[in-house]
This record gives sequence, C-alpha cells and structure tokens, in this order.
Amino acid sequence: MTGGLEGYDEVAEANAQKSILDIHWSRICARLKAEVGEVEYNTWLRQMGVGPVDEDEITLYLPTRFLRDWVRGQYGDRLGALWHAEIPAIRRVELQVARGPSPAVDGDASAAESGAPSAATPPAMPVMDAVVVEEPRTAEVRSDLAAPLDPRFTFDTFVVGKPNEFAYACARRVAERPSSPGFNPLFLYGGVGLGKTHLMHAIGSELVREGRVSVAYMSAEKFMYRFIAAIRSQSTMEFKEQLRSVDVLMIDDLQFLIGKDNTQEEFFHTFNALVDAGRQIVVSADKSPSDLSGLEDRLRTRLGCGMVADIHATTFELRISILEAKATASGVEVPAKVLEFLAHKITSNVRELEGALNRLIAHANLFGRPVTLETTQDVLHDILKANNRRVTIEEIQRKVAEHWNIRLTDMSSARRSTVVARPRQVAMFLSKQLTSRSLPEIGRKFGNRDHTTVIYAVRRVMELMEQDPAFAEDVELLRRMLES
Ligand SMILES: Nc1ncnc2c1ncn2[C@@H]1O[C@H](COP(=O)(O)OP(=O)(O)OP(=O)(O)O)[C@@H](O)[C@H]1O
Repeated sequence: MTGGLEGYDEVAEANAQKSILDIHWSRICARLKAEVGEVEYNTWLRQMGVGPVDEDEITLYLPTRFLRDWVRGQYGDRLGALWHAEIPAIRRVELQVARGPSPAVDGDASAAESGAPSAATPPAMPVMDAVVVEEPRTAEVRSDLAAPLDPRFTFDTFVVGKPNEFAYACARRVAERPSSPGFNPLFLYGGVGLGKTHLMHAIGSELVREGRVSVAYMSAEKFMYRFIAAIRSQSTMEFKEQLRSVDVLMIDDLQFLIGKDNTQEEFFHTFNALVDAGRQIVVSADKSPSDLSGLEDRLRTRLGCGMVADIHATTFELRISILEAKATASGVEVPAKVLEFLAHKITSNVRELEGALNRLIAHANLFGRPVTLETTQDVLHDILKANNRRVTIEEIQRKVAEHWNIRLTDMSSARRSTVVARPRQVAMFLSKQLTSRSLPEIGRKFGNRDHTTVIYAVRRVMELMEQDPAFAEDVELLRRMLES
C-alpha cells in the first residue's frame, strides 16, 4: 500500500515538474518562432521535445541524427540562452536523438538513471516506453554571454572588394590564429551597414566550428545591460568571472559606451585582464579609436594598440558584386540591368542595398513574375525616392537650427529646455522623413541618442502639428526648403 502511495506521489511530482517545464518550453518555442520565422521553425525546430533536467543541464530530443546535428550547430547556443533566461539554474543543453516508440530496446539506462519525470518523453512523439539515446554530447553554452551568431554571416557569404579587403584579411587572420601578436585587439570600424557585424560573426562562427576556443559575442549595449543587471542582483563577481573565462571576446558597436563611464571602466578592466592572459578581443565601432572622443583616453589608447582596420564606403563595383552574389543565392533571376540600376541608385550602405534586393525577390516569388526594370521601379518606389533626395542629416540640423536661431551644437547637446529640445525634435522628424537613415542612425547623429528618443520626437512633432497650425506651417516650410 505504502509503496503504491509513494509511487503515486512520485507520479504527481513528476507530472507537476513536467507541466512546469512545458510552460517554459512553450514560451521558448514562441520566442524561437518569432526569431527565426515560421518556415524555419517548422523545418528544424518543431519536432524537438523536452527531456529531463539534471542539475544545470536540460536534455532536448530530436527525432533524427541529422536534425540533432543541425539544431546543435545552428541553435545550440540560443537554446541554452533561452533556457537559462527561463530557469537560471540551467546552463547547458544536451541534444539527443530519440527514436520512438521502441519497446524492444534494452537497458534504457540514461532515462531510468536520470529519474526523469514524464517530461522526459519527447512531447512531439507518441508515448514511449523507452528512449534510444545516441552519442550523448553536451553543447557548451555560454548562455550568460553569448548572443547567437547569425549563421548567414560567414566568410563565405562576405563579398570582398577594395573597400573591405583589409578588414576581411584581418578578420580571417584572427579566426585562423587568435591572439597573434599585432592582431590583438582587432578593431574594426566603418560607417553603418558596411559589414562590421558580419565579419565579427564570421570570426565567431569559424572559431566555434573549429571547436577550438570559447567565444562570447555581444553588442556594447548588451554588455552594459548585463553589467547593470549584475550590479542589481549583486552578482558582479560572477559576471566578471564569466567574461574573463572566454578565449575570444567580441564587442560590437563600442561607440554605445560613450558617456557610460562605469560600463567603460568595467570594459577596460575586462579588456586588460583578457589581453594580459593572452585572449583575443575583437571590437567594432563607427569611428577609429582616436576619433571616439567620448571614450576614456586610456581605453582609446589600448584599443588602438593591436590592429585597426577600416571598412570604407562601398564602390559601384563592390555593390554589383554583392548584388550578384545575393541574387544568385536567392535562386531568382535578376537581370544585370536591374542590378546595375540598384547599384547606381542605392549607395548608402550594404544593408539598404540588400533590403531592396530582398524586397524585389520576395515580390517575384510571391507573384511568380520575372524581375524587370519596370517592376523594380514600382516595387522600390519609396526606397528610390528616398535615395534621390540628396539632403543629409547635417543639412537638416543646420537649417532647423538657423530657423529657430539656436546653436548647431545644441542638436547633439544634452540640453533639455524646450527652446532647444523642440527644434531638435523637428530635426529628428525631418531626418526620418527626408533621408533613408534608420532610427538608430538618426539617434547617433543627435548626440548618440537612443532610437526610442527619435520615435518619441517623431510622434511628438506629429501631435504638435495637429494641435498647432502655426507650428505645422513652420515644419512644412522647412521641409519644402530642404527638399528643393
Ligand atoms: N561585403 C559584404 N558582403 C556581403 N554582405 C554584406 C557585406 N557587407 C555587409 N553585408 C550585409 O549587409 C548587412 C549589414 O551589415 P552589418 O550588420 O555587418 O553592418 P555593420 O557595419 O555592423 O552596421 P552597424 O554599424 O549598423 O552595426 C548584413 O546583412 C550583411 O550581411
């Protein structure tokens, strides 16, 4: 009797654990689906099931070895990070192949020994008596540090031309031989959308693929938030230890740390500890170390001590090569004339060029019509119009400052009085309307402000234009002057 009741308690306990894991799992699945898109999710991830938790490790099941290897390679880190975010005690994800149902399997030791609750049964499969486990292998997950590396950003998909060949060569060298003298730190800099992040991910993917070293990649913004969170939860020591335990640390968009003195200080110490221990640092920013004037001098000096590589603005030839490569990869035939047209018209950066091509390709796939010059002009009407305008954010700032009689420097100053803040908001609004710059880019031009500040400014100006006809007239006048 007693044994029966104990058995019952165990079952109840196991069921409770399973339903808790299921709740976490459904949240993780929703996140993954949103991140990778429905098609990719259904192709690779939908059949995954949750297994037992053992101390800091959770087991996930996939039905075939192929799927298991693919998911491990492409999503292993991300799965670890998501599980860790849901249940902080989980630090590792083990991916196993489970074929089921398979009643005749001998010695299902791993399932039995783990004392696994019923959650050990992969939910996407029929109820199993046993789970066949193949080659259990644990994917090391640096979940506290890692942002997932984008599998599309590899050296193979990076098109090399005059403007980026030096940066590319340096990145390749670091991926082949991290911490080589003269290449540590590697500092990549250049304008927006020119491939800095792509090269960093390529370095990371190469190193992870080779399986030689542990890599942590994150944006400077994420670094700051992690640091603040560690201070709040009184776990700065853990944060420092984690950072200092990696072989390669990559920090993207370092300019974000301008004006964030405490985070800069922390980064400086981490930087020194890692370089002194012979680990590799890779950093990207929009300017060279000497031009990052808001960074502390000692940090700028150290950043410039290794290899500094500039990615220049694209040339027509590089734009054509990039378009050709991306069109070929898409499988959609895009006439040379259209590629030339795009390379002439969209000169701002690769991100925009790629966005335009993607839109054309999506349109062709959706309607099953060939891409022609006419459809291009039609489908990309708005992008082409924005690129026809020659007005720059600097011109907008100058005109608006003159109009309201404020100093040009106030466009990027921290002053908040309405006399200054209102024209600044108008300039942000006009920058959004009249240029093709993204919200973060606009924010950066206005004293490194966040993109949410730009969104707020755009909304506020629109509200005021509705409420106050005189103000609306001023803004319209400025717009016409700038457009002509
Ligand atoms: N040489 C290249 N070959 C192929 N794709 C490229 C190249 N340069 C940039 N891209 C593509 O352009 C897009 C923008 O690049 P990326 O995000 O690396 O720019 P970035 O310099 O990091 O920009 P930001 O300053 O905004 O962070 C990406 O999709 C990237 O793959």
